[in-house]
Amino acid sequence: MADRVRPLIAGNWKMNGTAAELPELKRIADGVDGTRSSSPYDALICVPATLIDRAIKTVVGSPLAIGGQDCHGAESGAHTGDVSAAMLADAGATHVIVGHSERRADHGETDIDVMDKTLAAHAQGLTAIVCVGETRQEREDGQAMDVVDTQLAGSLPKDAAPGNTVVAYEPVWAIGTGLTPSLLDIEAMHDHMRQRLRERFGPAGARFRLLYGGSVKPANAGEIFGISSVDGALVGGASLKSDDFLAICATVQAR
Ligand SMILES: O=C[C@H](O)COP(=O)(O)O
Repeated sequence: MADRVRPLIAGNWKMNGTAAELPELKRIADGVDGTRSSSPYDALICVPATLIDRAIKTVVGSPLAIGGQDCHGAESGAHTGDVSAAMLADAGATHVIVGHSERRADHGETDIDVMDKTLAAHAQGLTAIVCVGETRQEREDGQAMDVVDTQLAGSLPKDAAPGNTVVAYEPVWAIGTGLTPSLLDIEAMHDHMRQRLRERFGPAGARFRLLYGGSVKPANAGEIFGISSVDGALVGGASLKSDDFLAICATVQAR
């Protein structure tokens, strides 16, 4: 335990959440353990951009951090409908997810785009949660590690460091499906990513938080967090329900 990286349990509400869900967020904030300095893990919920300001006010005084789900790579300009990292920071966010597979698929985002977004996040003092992961076909073709290598190399900028960047491994086929890789497959991928980070960033590579995401639930969180190279989770559906999210957090405490 002592040499493990401090865990981060991050929720991603995706395109869900209006003012009606703020009481649920409050329940999460009230249930997250301790203070930032005494809790054995960090907790974060990434809400829709429209909710960030109200979410910050809702969780004030709790150790729960609030993040965004995407940012543009540019600082400002003619990008209708987009949100800049500066806007997220101004609203009070401390983190932002970049390169989620739903963004890569729905908006054609490339590794270069993800790197630009990561740099934009860093420039505003935000921690970027950079998502990588293979499709089912790529896994069946034995390409999973090569795909993740390419995404990591192409999405992480030179200035990435454990203090400003988190990596989330999310196999696309495990997201929202109830399917998960075997524990051995998760461990193999996380060990592989750790090795790649060490090769590129030296000793600092050992300290990046590596999250697993894809159908994490209270029922499987304990065994996933039992893998020594898993430093937390990026939780989608189960982060919408305070009972489920808090039950997942509780399994980290118990590990
Ligand atoms: O960002 C979260 C992931 O896409 C996982 O979503 P999920 O827990 O609903 O499978």
